[in-house]
Amino acid sequence: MSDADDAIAETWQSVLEILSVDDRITPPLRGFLNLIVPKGIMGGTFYLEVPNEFTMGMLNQRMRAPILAALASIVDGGPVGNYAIVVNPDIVEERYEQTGFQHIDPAPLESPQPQLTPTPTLPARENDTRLNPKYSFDNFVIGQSNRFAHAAAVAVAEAPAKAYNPLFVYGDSGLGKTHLLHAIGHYAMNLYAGIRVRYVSSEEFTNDFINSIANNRGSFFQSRYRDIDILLIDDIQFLQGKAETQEAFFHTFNTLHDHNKQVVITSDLPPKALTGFEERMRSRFEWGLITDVQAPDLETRIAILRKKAQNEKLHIPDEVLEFIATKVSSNIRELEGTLIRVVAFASLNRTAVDMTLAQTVLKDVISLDDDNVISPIDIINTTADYFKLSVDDLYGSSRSQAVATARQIAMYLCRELTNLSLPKIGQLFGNRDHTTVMYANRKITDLMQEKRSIYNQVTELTSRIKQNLRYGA
Ligand SMILES: Nc1ncnc2c1ncn2[C@@H]1O[C@H](COP(=O)(O)OP(=O)(O)OP(=O)(O)O)[C@@H](O)[C@H]1O
Repeated sequence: MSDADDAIAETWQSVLEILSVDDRITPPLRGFLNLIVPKGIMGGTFYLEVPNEFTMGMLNQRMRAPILAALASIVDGGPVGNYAIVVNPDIVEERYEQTGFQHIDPAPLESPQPQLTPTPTLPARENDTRLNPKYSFDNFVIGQSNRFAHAAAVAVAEAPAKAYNPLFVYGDSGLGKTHLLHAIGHYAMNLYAGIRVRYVSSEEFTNDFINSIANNRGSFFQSRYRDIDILLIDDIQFLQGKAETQEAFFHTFNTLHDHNKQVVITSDLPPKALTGFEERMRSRFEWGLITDVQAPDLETRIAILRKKAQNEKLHIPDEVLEFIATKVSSNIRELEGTLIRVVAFASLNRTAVDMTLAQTVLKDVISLDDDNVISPIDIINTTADYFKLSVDDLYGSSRSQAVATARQIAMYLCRELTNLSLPKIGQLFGNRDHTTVMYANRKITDLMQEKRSIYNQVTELTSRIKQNLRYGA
């Protein structure tokens, strides 16, 4: 390092010291300061580099005044009037020299990510993370509704535990929270060889905890959740009211945080609105950055459908995508489900997808306004009635083919038409595991494309449920 470099680093250090006692910089913002690399001072301007645009935005929008004030008070030879920020993704590497991770050349977000398909040398590791290859940043469409959450997720993946910790993402069901969690995992693994990532639903976390007590395997539980670099935990609201599991999570969180490991949490509500959580837990959720995902606007919905069609190699005219996007507005899962229905109908009839076909399929899709929220009880009652079964049959454990299929259809519709998470739906159907709901979802999606009878049943039921709601049946 030259003398000039030393002087720049020293000056920046003094700026940081001043900022460290500036109340305007809240703890969540503080993390961004660690991401800055000072590069030089020229003509009264301090040149700084940051690894991504998100950090640049945060510095300019939220910390500009304090940084300028600190610079003005510190630099010899007259105040430095300004600072300039340049985005340089390569500095991720510089900042990670001291960490245990080995940095891999960052793959551009738009390019295929090599580790999404496990290579022969890495199968165990990829399996262990529980990441779904379909949920990558590549496949995530950015719009007004999720821009901030996406940028925060990218920043966390690029600099785990450096920017803000935890990252807390909340929002209604089906708006991309799980997708973002997985994408963080994939991208971080793509950037840092050897990084240990674990995705877990809160329900799995609970089960692992209970099993560890039942089987006296506390050390297994600890190493599973503490010997990692990034913990991605989905649907934290599911820990509501579970005092002992919360306690286990509290210790897991503290250990990871103390050791500079990243935690990312999703929830259906912001920390303040989460009931059934101890205050110390909620306040920890607020230590880092809190961001929400909202329902996408029309353009984003069209872009999501286009991306989905591209990925699945489906040839669907733009006007059809636009038509679907206009009809289904509040839940991306339902949006995708509607696209699948249109494609299934075309394939059952061996015909191409066009506007006439889409109109036929969607004629019964009634768009509901915000006040009309479908409850799982509406779905279960209507489904039982439709199949001439009792509600207890759907909740119960009968494995007869007819009852099992009806139950799977009811689960599928709960997933598609309500805001409930997989664990909540499982709980509702006689305390079943969330993987049973996932299986039901996949099974019905597939069956709809193979069997006209199932397709018709799902379609008729959907419109019946919506009609009942609308006309108060
Ligand atoms: N911005 C997006 N671009 C592309 N696909 C998206 C986007 N947002 C959501 N999706 C897709 O919508 C579906 C539902 O998203 P996801 O499961 O992530 O929702 P969620 O918010 O986690 O819901 P829940 O709270 O019910 O678990 C997924 O198939 C996901 O890939």
